[in-house]
Amino acid sequence: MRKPVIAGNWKLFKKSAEAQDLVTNILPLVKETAGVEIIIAPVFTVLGKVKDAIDGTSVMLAAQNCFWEEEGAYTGEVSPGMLRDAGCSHVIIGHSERRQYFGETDATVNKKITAALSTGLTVIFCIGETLAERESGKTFDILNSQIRDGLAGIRREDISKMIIAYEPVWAIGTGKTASNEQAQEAHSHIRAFLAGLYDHDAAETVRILYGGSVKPENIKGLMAQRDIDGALVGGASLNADSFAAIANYNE
Ligand SMILES: O=C[C@H](O)COP(=O)(O)O
Repeated sequence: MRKPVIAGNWKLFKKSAEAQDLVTNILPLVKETAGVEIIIAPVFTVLGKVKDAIDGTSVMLAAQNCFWEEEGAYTGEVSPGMLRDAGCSHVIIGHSERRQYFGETDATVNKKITAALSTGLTVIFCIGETLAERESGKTFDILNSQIRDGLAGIRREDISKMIIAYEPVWAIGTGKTASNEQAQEAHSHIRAFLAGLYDHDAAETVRILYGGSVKPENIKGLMAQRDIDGALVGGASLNADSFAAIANYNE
């Protein structure tokens, strides 16, 4: 039985006072008994503040990115060990916005995943096709190569410590959600591909989240799909009521 995960990716929003407000408003609204893991991913500068606010609750903290070296002359970077030190249990790696605007490739994503896993962080590994790739029938090929290259050298025992987020780029921040069937088709393909890379049991253990315009109105339908184990929520995670409504989808 895979435990559902609802993760809020705050992207480049929320300075300290706003972040504190948002997290303190979310906490009383999310039902900790609902059997859902809740993760919040704020910007680096407010990790400490959010960590203090969630202390003593079951809500977990994620960073939105990390570097692959632990320390050194790498101005502007933050290492996995530093994220652990700041209280993170999770890190998002390979988000399409990082691939699109910051030149991340499957090779750099792979280095980050390897480094993050070695410090004990749980990786939320993002994959997904663009609209042009979907329209030219390449969705599965793109997912396969992102998974194969992103996970190169990652051992079977580490796979269960990872979460995969399928985020079709055309659905991110556009208000256009993949239909339940489109999302399920991609998730089921991802799981089958993982079974081929590792084995059936490993693939059945991995949680695969859907991301892309998830809202309180569409979460139930998505979560009813066999291979959808949760959501990586952007815009709707910036408001306490909508994030809590998504987190409490099964209430
Ligand atoms: O990481 C979250 C995704 O990019 C989804 O963002 P969105 O919910 O604003 O479409």
